[in-house]
Parts: sequence; structure tokens; C-alpha cells
Amino acid sequence: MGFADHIKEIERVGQGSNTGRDALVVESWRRCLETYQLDPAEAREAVIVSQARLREHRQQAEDLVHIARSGLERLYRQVAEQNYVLLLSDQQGVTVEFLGDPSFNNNLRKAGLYLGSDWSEPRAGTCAVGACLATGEPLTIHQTDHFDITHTPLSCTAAPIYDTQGALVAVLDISLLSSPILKASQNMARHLVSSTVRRIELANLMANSRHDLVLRFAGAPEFLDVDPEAAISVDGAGLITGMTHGGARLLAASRGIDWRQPERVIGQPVTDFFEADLDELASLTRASLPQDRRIAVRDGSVLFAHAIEPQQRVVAVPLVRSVQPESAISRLGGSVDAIDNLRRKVAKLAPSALPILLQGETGTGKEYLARIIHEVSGVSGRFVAVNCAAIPEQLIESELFGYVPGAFTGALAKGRKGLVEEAAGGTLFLDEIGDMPYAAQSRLLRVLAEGEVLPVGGSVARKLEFRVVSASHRPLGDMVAAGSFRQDLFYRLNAATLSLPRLCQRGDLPWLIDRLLEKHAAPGRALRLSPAARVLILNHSWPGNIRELDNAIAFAAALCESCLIEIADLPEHLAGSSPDTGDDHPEAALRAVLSACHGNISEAARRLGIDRTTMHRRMRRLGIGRPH
Ligand SMILES: Nc1ncnc2c1ncn2[C@@H]1O[C@H](COP(=O)(O)OP(=O)(O)OP(=O)(O)O)[C@@H](O)[C@H]1O
Repeated sequence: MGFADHIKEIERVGQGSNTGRDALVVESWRRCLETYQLDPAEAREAVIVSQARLREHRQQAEDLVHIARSGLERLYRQVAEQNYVLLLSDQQGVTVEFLGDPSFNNNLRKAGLYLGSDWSEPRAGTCAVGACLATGEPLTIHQTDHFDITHTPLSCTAAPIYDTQGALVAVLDISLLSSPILKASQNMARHLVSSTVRRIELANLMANSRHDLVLRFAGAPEFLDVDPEAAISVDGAGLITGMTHGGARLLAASRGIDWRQPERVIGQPVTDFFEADLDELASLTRASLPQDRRIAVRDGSVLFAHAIEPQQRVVAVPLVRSVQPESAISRLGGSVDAIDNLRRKVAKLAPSALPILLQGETGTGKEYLARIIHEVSGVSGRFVAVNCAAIPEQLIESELFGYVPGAFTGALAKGRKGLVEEAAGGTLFLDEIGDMPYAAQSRLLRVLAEGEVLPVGGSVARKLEFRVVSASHRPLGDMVAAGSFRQDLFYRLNAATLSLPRLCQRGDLPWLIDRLLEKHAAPGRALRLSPAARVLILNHSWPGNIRELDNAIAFAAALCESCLIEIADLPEHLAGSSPDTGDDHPEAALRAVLSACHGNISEAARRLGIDRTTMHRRMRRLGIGRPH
């Protein structure tokens, strides 16, 4: 179908004609025309959000991505051979996780199948992620179902992910750059995506309800213990505390209510929905056969159930503690001088109310440190991070200080609380403070000096107490000298400065590698590095600091088979900097590390994550003499 025909069809649908498209597509086209006022004749390139915004979106989605990761990787392995790429988007439609064949990177990025792409309907027109967010249903948007002509080569299938309280929090999508003409070719894709989402939601429910009774349901006893269709959690008083989306639909159907109203289900007695009391429900454990665990639902249907007992809440305290719980400060880094010094300063400064300025290149962990300071300080309020570079100049004051009703055109009728107020009793983290516009600097100074905030358009100030930690990758002192940063604000923010070293200067790279391997491992499965891959990482200069290392390990974790990261799994630019080290060349690998450490055996052993005796044994075995 040509460009002109596509536009004509959309216009006909807009005028009420039936052109044979699926109802979900027709409704989405109408939203594009009527609600978002999009013009089908105006082709738009894919929108990719800035790195800074992407970071914020990814941080907010961190927990979900962590839980979803093994499901995503498994699904990707199933579909990668047919050239699908996989996207996970947050509830704003921004892609926060992406798995695809890096050799198609350019084409995928252009088509918007990439990290940071914005697939919300008002931005991108009818598309699978956007329509899924708008309807809450799994669906396929195939080729010319797309509203925007730029996207019509694509075929995309998406399913919504709901949290345990019934809110739509993310969308899982698999997409093809080119696909067969028939839409029915994607039915299998929809089935795969939906069943992955079901498993992700189940894992999420299990992780969130360790201390509640979990009930899993299936229509047939054979699948009950292996692949249940729905699950809910119930507390000791018999009230429903959480559910998967399947659970939400089951409970809603039981009472004839709309599944889109989770508030009518959460917090209600479970016995309102089933013909059984709490003790009967709790007795449906694996002690009896699945076919004997029948349960009657109040709408007259019959299901099979599996009850999983809550985990014991009380843990006996051992007389001798063998392992100390990891304190926040210990997460700062390995035991090396630079980091031990930092640890000492954080321990002293964090409990005080002093404003702290964090300096360090991008990716050195300034926000990570700010969160640790917040934890160590023990304040009860929230940690609120504001990226001063990411907020448009004209919005920064209303974002920070809030506004009163009717403060400006486009303001919410009720007015809005600012981020400073959100941080009351907690920590306000001002990231990239050097990028704050001059006018906003003056207002921030007043807030800090007077301890009260005046919302935009308001006349009554509100008293607030909060801790300020700010960060900049640019030397703020120099900016003050150059006149681009207010000196008085600089002094207010900078009662103490903590500097974060560049990754290549820290000296605890092996410690960081191990932490990041733990961070990116799928639950219950240790992620390891092959010796050659470790050498490559140890020899890289890491200009992007810990963030670059973190991304490289996340990338490799997504790519590697069987939890062992090989050189080929690492991002290409790393492999390109490879000295001749391969698993087939253990001798070269060992020599490369030794030479990087100027022949210092203890240091080389530390970098390889082995002890000195093992290092000596390996050197002897490989015929490498002691360096002189
Ligand atoms: N000590 C650490 N241990 C483990 N991970 C860390 C550590 N420090 C930082 N990271 C990780 O490295 C990444 C980058 O850290 P962070 O965002 O704090 O850097 P930043 O200095 O604030 O960057 P930018 O200046 O670009 O905002 C994050 O994913 C963070 O979790």
C-alpha cells in the first residue's frame, strides 16, 4: 500500500467508515486523529530521548528490569533467530531495556527499535507499545496498522506488565524490521510475549509476598504446578494483598466487576471471591494431588489451586554472627587507600546536616554515593534526585518549588508540589548543579538560606527541612571564577567536597567487576567472566568510568550463554582494544596482566581475582618466570 492510500484509509476511518481493520487499530487511529491531533500526512522520525532522560527512566524501572531479566533473556533466545528484537518500555512508553542483534544497530536505531526510543501514542502514533499502554491489552500492530508511514515496515507485538497492585507499569514488545504480509503470522509472537509477561508477573508477586500466602490457579490440574495462569497473595487476616494480571481478571470476574478497578479487589477478604474459608484455601498445598485441589469461584466456575505457605518472618539470631550484614558504606568500593579515605569521610559527614558537594567525572558514581550518604545519614524522608541539566530552563522553577493553582497557562488546576518539598525530612540530590540556570540559582539560594520554599505564583512560603547533596562533573570553583555560577550558592552547597576518582585511578577494579557481575546475574545463577574476558576488562582504560563498566557487563550478561561471559560477549569497542588474549592463550593473558602491573605479582593476582599462591602455581605451570 502506498503513502497516499495509507493516508486515505486513515481519513476514511476518521470519518466513520469500516475498512476491515481490527477494532483496536481503528480506536487507536481515532485517538491519534481526535485526541492527539496527529496528521497522518506528516511522517515523523523515531524519537529517542536524551541520555540524561533515559537514565532517569532506567533508574525508575530498575527493580522491574531486575525481576524481568531472566524472562526477557529467555524470550529473546526463543525469538532472536527469527530476527526479532525485544523492547521493554516503562509506563511512559520509553524503551528502558533492549535486546537485539548489534549488527543491525544502525537500522534498528533509525526505526526506533532501540534504548531510549519513545513509543507513546501521542508521540509515535499507533504502535504496539503505545496502543498497549492505552488499552491495557496484548496486541499486534502489523505494518500498515501503524499510523505513521515511517513505521509501516515494522510488525510489533506487545503485552502489558502489571504490578501486584494492578497498575500497568511496563510493556514488553517484540518487533520485526521486516515481516510476512499476513498479520496472522504474528499470533505465535503474541502468545510468547503474553506467556513471558505472565511469568514475569508471577516472579514479581512471589518476590513481593514472601510473608503472605500465595495462591496460584489453573483451569487444568496438569499445568497447575508448572505454569499457573493466575496468582494472588493473601495476608494473615485473609485480605488480598497482591495479584498478577491473570489474578486481577479472575477476581474481578468472580464478583462481576471491571478488572480495571483494582481498588475494588486489593484489601478485600479473599473469602468474598471463593467458596472456601481461609483455612481451606491454605490447605491446598502440594501435600495433595493437583486434581484434588479444586476450588469453587463465586461466579460458578471451578479452578485448581496451589497454596504456597508464607516464609517464616522471624529469623533466629545466631549467637556468633559469621558474616556481618553489608553496610551501606562498605558498598562504596574495595579495600584500597583511595576508597578507604572516602569511606572515612562519608562516615563522618553523612550523619551531619552539612551540605555536601560531590565532584567527579561523568559515570564515577556521584549519584550512587549520594544515595549511600542518604542511607548512612539515617534521615526518615525520601531521597529525591533532580537532574538540573535534564529539566528545560522554563520549567525548572516550577519543578523544584512547585506552583499554586492557575500559576501559568498549562498548570494543573490543583497546583503541584515541587521536588524540594518532596524531599522534606530527607535528601535533595541536585545532580549536574553546574547546569542550573542563573535565575533558578538565586531562588535556590533563598530556599537554602531561609529554609522555606515559595511555590511559583504563590505568596505564602512553606517551612521545610532537608539535606542537600549536589553534584557536578564540571569544577564548580572554576565556574564561580568565570562568573557562570553564583559564588554565594557555591558556598551554601559546599560545606564539604567529596571527590570521586576516575575508574582507572581507583585501584579496586576487581572488586567492582565482582559487584557488577552479582548485580547483573539472573536470580539464583552466578555470572562469571572467562579469564580472557577478565583480562580485557582489566586492561581497558574505561573513559566512561563505572557507568561504562556497568553497561559493558550488563550488555555481556544479556548476550552470554550459560552465565559465562566470553570475549565475544563484551561490547565490540572493548574486544577491539584486546591485547592478544583468549581463553586459548592463558599464557598471553597472564603475561598481559603482569605487564599491566609492571611485574608486580601480588597486584596481578588481585586484578585477576585469585590469590598469590594460585598465581605462582599458574605461572610455574605456564613456564612464566618471575619478572625481574
Ligand atoms: N561503588 C560502586 N559500586 C557499584 N556500582 C557503582 C558504584 N558507583 C557507581 N556505580 C554504578 O555506576 C553507574 C554510574 O553511577 P552514577 O550514575 O552514580 O554516576 P554519576 O557520576 O552520577 O554519573 P553522571 O555524572 O553522568 O550523572 C550506576 O549504574 C551505578 O549504579
